[in-house]
Amino acid sequence: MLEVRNLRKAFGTHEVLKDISFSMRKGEVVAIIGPSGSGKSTLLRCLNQLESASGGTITIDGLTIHADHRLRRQELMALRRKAGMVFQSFNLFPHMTVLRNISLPQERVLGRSRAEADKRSLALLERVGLVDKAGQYPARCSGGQQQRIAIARALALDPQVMLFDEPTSALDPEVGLEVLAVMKELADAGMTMVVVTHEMHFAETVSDRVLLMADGHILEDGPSKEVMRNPKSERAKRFLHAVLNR
Ligand SMILES: Nc1ncnc2c1ncn2[C@@H]1O[C@H](COP(=O)(O)OP(=O)(O)OP(=O)(O)O)[C@@H](O)[C@H]1O
Repeated sequence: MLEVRNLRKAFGTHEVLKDISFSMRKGEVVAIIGPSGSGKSTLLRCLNQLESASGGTITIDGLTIHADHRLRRQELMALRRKAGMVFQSFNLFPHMTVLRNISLPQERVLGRSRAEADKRSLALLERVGLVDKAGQYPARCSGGQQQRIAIARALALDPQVMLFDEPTSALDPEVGLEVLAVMKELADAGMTMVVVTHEMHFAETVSDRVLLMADGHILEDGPSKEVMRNPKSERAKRFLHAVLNR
């Protein structure tokens, strides 16, 4: 369902991703962890082409992107439909109600009628426990609620894979738990997910697999508990020791 081959990314002379390869099955939940600056967010941003790679290929649900070919607008739109993205900073439109935030992309991207889009939006708001917020503006919602709305908005385009870029980093721990609970439900429902996270508990208990990155490389790639408890490389051991106090 998702395959990354020999992906490289440089900003000027700074090589941030160095020959990254991995693949994922449909329904798999992969957490990407690692020290700050190791390239986790850049990898995720390459997956939906917010950053263009310097080398390698990415295939998502049958659509292959080659680093040396610029995507046409139509291909980019197709890719963005396949890969829903949730950011650290929610990115909701402040001047639109919660319902409009979720309905408008469906009308623009999928050509749904307003009635159809609103029906789907309300069902998704129900799913993330926020149907009572439909008529409110985002500023009236807490950070955790805004992030759950952002998840509903991404789901509204029926993505094949959901990409999460540190979705709880901007939230108080307690509120972050609400968001993680919604993500766990999604995972349990079979959604394919890639989650860049500093939440080690989520990585260990919810994801099927952990990729541990350092300095632009994948150092460890395996079942979550195995990587978290028995990392092979010294660098991974040091990182996990520091973040888990084990
Ligand atoms: N647009 C950019 N221009 C130049 N350098 C960048 C850009 N984006 C990221 N970098 C650099 O790439 C490296 C990897 O950044 P990235 O955000 O991918 O790391 P990360 O592992 O997600 O870190 P964190 O956990 O702190 O978010 C860092 O050295 C960063 O400064």
